[in-house]
Amino acid sequence: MSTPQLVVHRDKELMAQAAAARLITKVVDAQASRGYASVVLTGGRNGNGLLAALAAAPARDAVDWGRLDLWWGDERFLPEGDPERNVTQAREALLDSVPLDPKRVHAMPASDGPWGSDVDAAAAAYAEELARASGPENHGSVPTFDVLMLGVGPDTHVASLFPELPAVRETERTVVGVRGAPKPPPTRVTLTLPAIRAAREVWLLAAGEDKAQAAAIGLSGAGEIQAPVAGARGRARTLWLLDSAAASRLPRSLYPPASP
Ligand SMILES: O=C(O)[C@H](O)[C@@H](O)[C@H](O)[C@H](O)COP(=O)(O)O
Repeated sequence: MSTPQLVVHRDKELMAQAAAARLITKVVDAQASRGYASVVLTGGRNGNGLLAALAAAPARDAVDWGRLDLWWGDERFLPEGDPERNVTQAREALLDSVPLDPKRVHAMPASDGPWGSDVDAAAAAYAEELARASGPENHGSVPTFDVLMLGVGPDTHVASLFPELPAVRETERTVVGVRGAPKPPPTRVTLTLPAIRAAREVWLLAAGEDKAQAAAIGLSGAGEIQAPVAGARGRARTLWLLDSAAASRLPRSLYPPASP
């Protein structure tokens, strides 16, 4: 697993804009070399802030939107179209503004979909969708994601993997259902750490004072059960994208400022 690298930006707006520019370049390069790109989106304010910045980015349409596969790291298990669903918020922030191929947008199941309120069946169905999309080089479980983005919770959760709860302990399945999540809504579908660690690059988005303690814990060598963000590592790269407020409790030696 790759050692975390850090980039710290002046404030959350600049962090979102810089991360959006970074994502455009990553996707354009993947599409130039492989013909397509595969990205995992995250919910939350920082994740949606990045998507909104991407929608407004001058270079936005350097991306061939029709050859971009989109997946989610987690989803709130609510009815289709619920404003609290991550996919609903992603559509509002960006997806409805760009010409994606709908067959390549892989939203996680809703609670009024084919599996009804059975969150475990919904999670298993998404795991099968991932397996179908994976190639022989992926050992048949998940496709090779170019970038997997994760917002970081104040308690160090990523996706819907919360400290000490069963989902963060999962070592075999790639997608599981979550009940009793401390962050509402309580029922969710989430990738597990084995699925997250299949990504080439994992980007951790942390902006705001309320993330300073989580960043300090996550980068202090804490264990992944107590601090799930510590287990979110990419095969080739693990990149923390922070603003100064979220980096305020980190040892200064850990990072040079990217923007004064
Ligand atoms: O479904 C969710 O809520 C998210 O996927 C969750 O993991 C989020 O990314 C973090 O809680 C950070 O959220 P903020 O960026 O809003 O702090």
